Amino acid sequence: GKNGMSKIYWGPAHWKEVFPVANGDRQSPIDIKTEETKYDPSLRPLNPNYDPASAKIILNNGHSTSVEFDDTVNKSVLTGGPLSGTYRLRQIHFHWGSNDEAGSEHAVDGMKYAAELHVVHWNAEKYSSFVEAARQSDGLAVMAVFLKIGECNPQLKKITDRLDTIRIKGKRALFTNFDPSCLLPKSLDYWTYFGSLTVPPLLESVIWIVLREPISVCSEQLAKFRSLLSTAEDEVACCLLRNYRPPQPLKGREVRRN
Ligand SMILES: NS(=O)(=O)c1c(F)cccc1F
Ligand SMILES: [Zn+2]
Repeated sequence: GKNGMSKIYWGPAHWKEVFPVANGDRQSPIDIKTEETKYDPSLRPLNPNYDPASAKIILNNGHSTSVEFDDTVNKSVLTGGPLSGTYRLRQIHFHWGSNDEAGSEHAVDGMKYAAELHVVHWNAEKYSSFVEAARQSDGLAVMAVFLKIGECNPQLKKITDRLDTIRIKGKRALFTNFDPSCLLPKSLDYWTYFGSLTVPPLLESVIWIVLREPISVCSEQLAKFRSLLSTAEDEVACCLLRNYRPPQPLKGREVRRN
């Protein structure tokens, strides 16, 4: 509130007050108008190459749940697609809503999916750390995968079955021997555009690669994400019911497809 007494969650509508780039020219997510996307023959096939041994921990950071990977060497990388060079896998995380009708960050012709997986990589060929890369226009590459309500997803079960051990903000648990390729759809066809982080500080450093084919998730699995807490041990418990940013203005950007 105005008196600043209550620690209330400042939603996406307020982020511009602290991070003016929220009104920038390459903000994410966006609503992808499929009729306006442009086929680009120079786009190559995506080539994810992940080592399951790179997976380290699963974490509740209060805003989402993430699986963090060892990014000190080029063991798990993404090449190809729109990318020039090698992008190193850093973490994966999810966005979801308070009900199954919305939850994805990107939309397709105005339609939102139930949730969205982000596979975050940084340009280890040109920059020496994720933090440095996150400040560069070609620093990050995030692969987005839509989660569509349907059959329970046996691969996603490896993650949702662990969420009850990291319910409280800040909790982490060992999580290894996991190759995030198991969460990718059959087809790696994609749309790509230049955008930003979808969470503060909203840095305009992301080459977005949005896969066109969704993977499935069932309501029971989504409910487990919503049972995560956005609050720490010593706070009044508050569920992480939704954590998606709404679509942002395209501002003349082109969305290409392979
Ligand atoms: N949502 S997002 O993919 O832009 C994103 C990142 F790229 C990096 C860290 C957190 C995060 F949320
Ligand atoms: Zn994200």
